[in-house]
Amino acid sequence: MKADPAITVTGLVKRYDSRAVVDEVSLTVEQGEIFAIVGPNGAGKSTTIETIAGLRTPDAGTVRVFGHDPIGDRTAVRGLLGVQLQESSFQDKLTAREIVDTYAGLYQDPLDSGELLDRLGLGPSAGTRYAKLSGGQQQRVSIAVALVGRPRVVILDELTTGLDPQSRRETWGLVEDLRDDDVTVLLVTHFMEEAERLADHVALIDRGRVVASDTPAGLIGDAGLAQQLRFTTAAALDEDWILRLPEVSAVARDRHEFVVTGDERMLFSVVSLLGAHDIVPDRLQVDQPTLDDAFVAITGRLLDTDHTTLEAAR
Ligand SMILES: Nc1ncnc2c1ncn2[C@@H]1O[C@H](COP(=O)(O)OP(=O)(O)OP(=O)(O)O)[C@@H](O)[C@H]1O
Repeated sequence: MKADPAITVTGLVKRYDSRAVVDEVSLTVEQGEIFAIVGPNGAGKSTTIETIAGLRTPDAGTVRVFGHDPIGDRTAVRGLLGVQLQESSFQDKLTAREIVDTYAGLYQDPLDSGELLDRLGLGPSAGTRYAKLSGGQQQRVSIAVALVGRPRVVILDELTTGLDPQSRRETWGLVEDLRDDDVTVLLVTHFMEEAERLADHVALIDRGRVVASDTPAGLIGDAGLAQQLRFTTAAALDEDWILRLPEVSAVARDRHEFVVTGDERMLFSVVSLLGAHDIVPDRLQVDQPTLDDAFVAITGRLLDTDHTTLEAAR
């Protein structure tokens, strides 16, 4: 039997000055998955997760965290949910260890702060004041704070914004470790690469609404984007042979370089064709569409349908 979802959001509406910044959002985050919410600036991502965390009151709709209402059942939800909010800031003069200890004091059975800091690679910096930590270390302190209460679900908002590529990759490793420990992760990001790499499920939010929701592969597949295959060969090869393949929609040629566009079955048929003519291509490369491409395609389609602007998606 399938486990109950970790988080369900149904018809959530949040208004500011009568403007709905979250407009009938529904989401289901299954236990043990990494669920990413992506979308342009101002789309309503932070408002959605802050409402899930019980920090904002919905104007309509329901939010449940393991069946509990974050506002009506605050104590139960606090024990189940860890939250790292965008631009968390802590007292500059406190050390990493003191900050985590302070939050540990809020829980009945917290993790050992020293062990947690060690696990997050902060052992050597445990005695360093927050203000003296690097950006990546400060982010890890905020993760430690989110994890110290042994949450079953953790919300991470723009976790890797401002980190250098190496710290970002290390942080991705930490998020994957959480999933390996059966912690459900709801993350907000505007890095498509991050969502594609980490998430089991992605919801794309735009102007307060969920406009697409699926696995990264499902979103890319549904966007109907073509693949490209590039190769070079000095052999006698007529591009019409390739163009006749039903999987191929276009062939561009620049002397010895061929760029073939087609659907996902194109690679096999083109390579088979080359093999049948005893042609071994040089520098064969497949360009797969990415989640970023899918995002642009999906939001572009929305643009086509209602003629409104979507600056951040461009
Ligand atoms: N307390 C508030 N009062 C009035 N408007 C607000 C408030 N908080 C957020 N908003 C507005 O609601 C909209 C959604 O904001 P939100 O922070 O949820 O978006 P976001 O998708 O998280 O954006 P970003 O990626 O820039 O953080 C924005 O237009 C924002 O200006």
